[in-house]
Amino acid sequence: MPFNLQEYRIAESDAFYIPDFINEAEEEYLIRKILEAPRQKWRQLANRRLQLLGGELTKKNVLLSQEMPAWMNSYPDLISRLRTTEAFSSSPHGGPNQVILNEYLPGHGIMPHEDGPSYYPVVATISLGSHTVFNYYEYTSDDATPHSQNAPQGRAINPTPVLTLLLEPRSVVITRSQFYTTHLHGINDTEVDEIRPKGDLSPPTVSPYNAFIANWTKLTNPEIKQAVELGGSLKRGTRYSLTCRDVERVVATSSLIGKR
Ligand SMILES: O=C(O)CCC(=O)C(=O)O
Ligand SMILES: [Fe+2]
Repeated sequence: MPFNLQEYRIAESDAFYIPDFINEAEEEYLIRKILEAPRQKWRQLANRRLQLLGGELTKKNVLLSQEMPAWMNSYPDLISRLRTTEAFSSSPHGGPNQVILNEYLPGHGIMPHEDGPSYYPVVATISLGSHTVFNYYEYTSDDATPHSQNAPQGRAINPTPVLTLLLEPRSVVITRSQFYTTHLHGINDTEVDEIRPKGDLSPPTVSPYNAFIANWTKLTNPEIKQAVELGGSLKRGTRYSLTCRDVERVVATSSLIGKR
């Protein structure tokens, strides 16, 4: 049966949530492979560490392409699986060619940001190991020009998220088009997510963590579903995210050898 991305759409947005995109055995295998990478592959940032898979971007937004690890494109071949969702059907290469792998320990997050102009406006993020709560934000000013800068320097952000999603382990979330280009995204640096019951639509008063989960009908994990439907606390574990993107301009690293 052909894949129907529309079934996974969240409200009227260009955000899509697909639970159980990979199975538990695959998840375990992927985490093992991720942790087998030599220490030099990791870049340590203040609040997380990351690996660049598929190559690095130059200052001019060109991908210096490098081979993906086998676990991305042979088994379990997440690249082909993402292609079947058709989320990338109008992107330059029809599928992702660069993946940023992030590792978050409980209490780690990522500040609201835009991913910048190097990428075609679609991103698919696979979560492994733990859930997280993912927020989308808007600029407060009217002059929100898409892709104006990577870091929202000097521009005011409305601190109340416009959309909050609960990302279960083994799920993928896809955002694209205008939704991707005009919103910022971020994760709070908390160890425990306090979830409001789904019936409670009043504006968050306790803290920005205490958000309404927009994808609650699509959740499959019993413990997470219960916390979201009745309200409750969810303790975070170590989470790996594979953020898969299509970089428009690519040069093969091998073609540069001998030209230096
Ligand atoms: O870990 C995530 O889910 C988001 C990561 C992210 O936004 C990024 O790598 O640009
Ligand atoms: Fe991002």
